[in-house]
Amino acid sequence: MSYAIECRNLCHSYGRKEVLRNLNFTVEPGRIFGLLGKNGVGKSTTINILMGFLQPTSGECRILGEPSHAIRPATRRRIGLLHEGHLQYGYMSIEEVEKFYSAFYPKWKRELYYDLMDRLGLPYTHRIFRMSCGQRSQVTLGLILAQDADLMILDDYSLGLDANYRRLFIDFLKDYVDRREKTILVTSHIVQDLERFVDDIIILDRCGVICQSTLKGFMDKVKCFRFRGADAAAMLRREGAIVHFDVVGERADIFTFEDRDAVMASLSALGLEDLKPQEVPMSLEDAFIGVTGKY
Ligand SMILES: Nc1ncnc2c1ncn2[C@@H]1O[C@H](COP(=O)(O)OP(=O)(O)OP(=O)(O)O)[C@@H](O)[C@H]1O
Repeated sequence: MSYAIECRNLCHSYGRKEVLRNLNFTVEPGRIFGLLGKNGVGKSTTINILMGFLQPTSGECRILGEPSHAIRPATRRRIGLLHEGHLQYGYMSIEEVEKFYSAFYPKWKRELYYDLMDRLGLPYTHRIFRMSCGQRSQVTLGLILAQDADLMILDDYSLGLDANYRRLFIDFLKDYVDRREKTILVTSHIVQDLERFVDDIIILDRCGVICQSTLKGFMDKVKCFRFRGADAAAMLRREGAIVHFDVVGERADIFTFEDRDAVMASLSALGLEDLKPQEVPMSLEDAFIGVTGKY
């Protein structure tokens, strides 16, 4: 199969600081792939390497079939990249920036841009530097959508956006992928939004991967078992089936990728065989925080 993105044995260190260790993942064409992880685990670093902006310490990445360090300009034009932050061209107006960008992209779809801009309720002559943070993000996302890229890489697209606009943009993205067979790699700190539209996820941890799966596979597999009792909670350890645990007062939550029997075996090994934890349902955000920990 030819993948939209391939990362093989990727390692990266900034000086002595190791950030990525043997990271492997692939993104199939036509899928929406969520790259998740707490602050500082290496999501932007991975994207910088994928785009060929940063040379990895070792390993190989390919994007739309080409090595990341040698992406041809014609291939770059097929990649719509949102890199943390806003446009550099704040002095331009809504219409000026559209004209400026359209010159670089042969498949430019101005109607997609103006469809989003019309919802801002601002005149097209309005200058970008006079906009709020969220409004500027909307302009940026409009410019990305209009590129009609085959692969969109959205690093933290939700910067400053309110819930309404985030929902609107997600609807646009879903439509974009469904109707045009596009591929998206997305990072976001608003994890509950990703639940609405990603197909596959990888959860990065410091120098490792906690989980790589379809979203459904992850949600089917990850479980939370809860019990009450401060003394028992004080005996918990991250061992065996216990991927993580969280104790608040008397309440303890155990997070696992295994079944109840495996959790009970791990609790027995800690001398807690008499506990009768109850499984509790979780959202993606609960599960994400559960397996990555609350700092
Ligand atoms: N140019 C750099 N020089 C040195 N260290 C860096 C550099 N860029 C990033 N780092 C460090 O590498 C780690 C990974 O950073 P990165 O920006 O990739 O994380 P991230 O997962 O995108 O974080 P966030 O969710 O906060 O955006 C962090 O600890 C960061 O401090």
